[in-house]
Amino acid sequence: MIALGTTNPAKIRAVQAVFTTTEIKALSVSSEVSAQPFSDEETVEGAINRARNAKVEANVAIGIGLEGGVVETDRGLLLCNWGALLASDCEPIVAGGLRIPLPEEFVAPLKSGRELGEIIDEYAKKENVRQNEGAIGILTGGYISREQVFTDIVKALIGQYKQLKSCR
Ligand SMILES: O=P(O)(O)OP(=O)(O)OP(=O)(O)OC[C@H]1O[C@@H](n2cnc3c(O)ncnc32)[C@H](O)[C@@H]1O
Ligand SMILES: [Mg+2]
Repeated sequence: MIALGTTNPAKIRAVQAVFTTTEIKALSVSSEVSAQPFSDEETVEGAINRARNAKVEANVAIGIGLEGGVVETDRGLLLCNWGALLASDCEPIVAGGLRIPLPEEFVAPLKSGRELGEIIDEYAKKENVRQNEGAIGILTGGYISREQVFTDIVKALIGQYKQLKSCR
């Protein structure tokens, strides 16, 4: 069994797509960062904290954390996604997903403290985009979904883990 630090269905589906024969215990845990992370560093830290908190709470050998955020760049604000895998006695393994620019009109509400999940729902005139196609699904017209982004991240996590000869 592996532990996953979220109950978001889009993230659960991504892990199920990779761990097809493993039981996944999905737990709502703290990311210990802002609800809306605002840098790669804060987002990856949220993913690592979720992985650790889920692993400890479920008392299993492997915990996974997946976290979305935004990052300020010279090309404007980008959507970012990070994942972390924590295995006993190993350093955290991390992987980042593809990133795309967010519309200019998202910058002010995000900077005033609103979460991307709310902003994208208003933009798309939909509910719960964050648990379905995600902002990436809306902004790419359905070419790629939040689940697919996290599926690639989870593959990169387990792939790196399996390359390890040993930990510590
Ligand atoms: O239940 P959890 O696991 O917390 O799932 P979440 O949808 O809140 O996702 P995150 O906490 O990882 O993301 C941080 C914030 O960024 C938003 N966000 C990130 N990526 C998104 C996406 O692709 N679509 C919609 N919202 C997204 C999300 O709604 C949160 O407000
Ligand atoms: Mg959240």
